[in-house]
Amino acid sequence: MSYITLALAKGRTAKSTITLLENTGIQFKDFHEDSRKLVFYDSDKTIKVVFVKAVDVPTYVEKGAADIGIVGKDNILESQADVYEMLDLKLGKCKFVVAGKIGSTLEKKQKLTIASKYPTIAKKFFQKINQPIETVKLNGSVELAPLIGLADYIVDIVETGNTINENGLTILEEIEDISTRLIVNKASFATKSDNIRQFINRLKSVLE
Ligand SMILES: Nc1ncnc2c1ncn2[C@@H]1O[C@H](COP(=O)(O)OP(=O)(O)OP(=O)(O)O)[C@@H](O)[C@H]1O
Ligand SMILES: O=P(O)(O)OC[C@H]1O[C@H](OP(=O)(O)OP(=O)(O)O)[C@H](O)[C@@H]1O
Repeated sequence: MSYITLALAKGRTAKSTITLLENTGIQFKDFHEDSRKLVFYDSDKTIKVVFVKAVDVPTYVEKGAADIGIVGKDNILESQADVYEMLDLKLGKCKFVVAGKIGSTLEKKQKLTIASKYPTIAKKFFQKINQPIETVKLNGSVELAPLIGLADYIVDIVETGNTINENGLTILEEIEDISTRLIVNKASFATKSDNIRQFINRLKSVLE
């Protein structure tokens, strides 16, 4: 029997995604939260799951190494991958914002320096408001950048607001809402249409 390969983002949304899949009746007896196994199948062998870093999920799907992927909208937008986005799983909800030091405003100048894990998103946002920027790509602790003079502002994710609050920053502009999405490889959507549609419909039925 043929299976579909699902690239699943490791990290904070992995457990809730597996739970959501199990709610559709798919069983993952081989999945354990503390396991280091990167490949496993559901009990019916209809889905092969490959666990990859969230930022890599769009690449796996675009290149066809996986037929489908489950990953945050942040990584889909940043990668600009040529894939179909089919479903909002309503997990991992947060938003993209521009933040700066408390008391500051989003001031325009000849060139702003923006620190972010998401330089493409940052460039697109500032292009829209006609503000030239230089980006500093960071891989974490982005909130530090304005505090130590590495950047004027940051573009980052906010959920509870705790990280920006505890670091003396404030939201200056909201860019976009983020949540976990299901993406599909364009060729697979044609060649494995029945399996993929069936999988999507199962997910839809538990999301309603
Ligand atoms: N604070 C947050 N609250 C809710 N969802 C978040 C938050 N931060 C990130 N997310 C969402 O969860 C996804 C996975 O986040 P996670 O922190 O595990 O990945 P990551 O930033 O790639 O981690 P790392 O680089 O540390 O491995 C993100 O791509 C985003 O969609
Ligand atoms: O609004 P909050 O609920 O505080 O969440 C926002 C924080 O979560 C993410 O960071 P993450 O935990 O992935 O840490 P890192 O980017 O520093 O690795 C994001 O980059 C923010 O720093």
